[in-house]
Amino acid sequence: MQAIEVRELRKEFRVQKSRGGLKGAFRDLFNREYNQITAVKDISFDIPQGEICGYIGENGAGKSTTIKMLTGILVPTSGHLKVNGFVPYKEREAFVKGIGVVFGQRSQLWWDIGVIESFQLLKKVYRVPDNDFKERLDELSDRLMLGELLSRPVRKLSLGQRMRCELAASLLHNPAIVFLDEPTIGLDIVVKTEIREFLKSLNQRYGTTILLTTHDLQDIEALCSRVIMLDDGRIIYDGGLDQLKETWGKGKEVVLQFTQPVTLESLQALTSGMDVTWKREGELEARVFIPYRTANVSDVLARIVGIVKIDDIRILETNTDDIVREIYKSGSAEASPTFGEFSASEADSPAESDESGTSGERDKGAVPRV
Ligand SMILES: Nc1ncnc2c1ncn2[C@@H]1O[C@H](COP(=O)(O)OP(=O)(O)OP(=O)(O)O)[C@@H](O)[C@H]1O
Repeated sequence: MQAIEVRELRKEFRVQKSRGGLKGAFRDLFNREYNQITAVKDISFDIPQGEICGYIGENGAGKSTTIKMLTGILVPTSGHLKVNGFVPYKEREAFVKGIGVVFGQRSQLWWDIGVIESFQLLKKVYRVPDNDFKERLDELSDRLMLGELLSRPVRKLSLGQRMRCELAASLLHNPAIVFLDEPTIGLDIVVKTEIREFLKSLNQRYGTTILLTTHDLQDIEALCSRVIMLDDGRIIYDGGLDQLKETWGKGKEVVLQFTQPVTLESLQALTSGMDVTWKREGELEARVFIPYRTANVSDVLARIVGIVKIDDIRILETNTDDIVREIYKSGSAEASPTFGEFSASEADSPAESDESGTSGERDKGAVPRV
């Protein structure tokens, strides 16, 4: 069974138009006009049990709307979805026992009471047996270092401390699937790292499925084997992080430090026939740009090592931020991307106009599931 199954999922919102000025406001009272916003446009994907999947996209791409449908908060306009075997908005009570949710920007804890009291309330909501609760709480307190935070009211916690408590709260009932919407937002690097380590071990120990939305690409690098990328309500990429880098990244750069001066010509001669570009960085240093797909680092090094004496090597990879920027650019542009698996015909499928009148969007069939 898939942990999450989504087919042709769509969500439209009707938003009242407001005409400016007093006269406009008066007219609005009697003759309301509405705009339709399609936040999620017929998306489909499956997430198998035990996967950590990153769900990313620019502001307004439709990530939170998807998570809200997957957690039963919003009812889809059309399409099908199953999470943990349930239709989330129909079978609420049974459904929520199997999922955990953290919205980084909103708290599920009661502001004025001690953290432990919030946990006790959640125990009742989820009907967690006493023994299970104690065991779980001990484990979570230990791994998230909650200790004396448990007795403090939530309003007295720092953001990082609160987030550790939020995570514990979402896991007290041992859910099989966890939805995390920006769990590291606003946190410092130390707390971010702690939270990433915790999520990784949670997934490894219990096989917990995690769907994670984030703007922090380090979260994705640290945790996710797969990335689903949204642009304007449509999926523009669904595949592995490595393939994402390979398909959209430009390549790798290797910085070489030599023990004695080497000429650019000799380096070029050593790698002749390879589609690589050399640049001198000083007498004893040079860098070589190796595009993905045309050559790989070990082949290039094999030609050099042994002939030229090397003191140090550094390999620089295309930053994921740059890759994502590239994809967004092509995802919203009319021009077809000509990268990797994306064939021109797929990427240039006829634009489907939506209700909000936007045109020129990529057809949903053009998702490169690498
Ligand atoms: N309740 C609502 N009523 C009307 N429009 C909405 C509603 N919720 C979301 N939208 C619109 O739907 C689109 C998608 O919003 P959504 O919050 O899902 O994006 P997001 O990818 O989560 O963005 P962010 O990264 O900023 O959180 C946006 O245009 C937003 O304005």
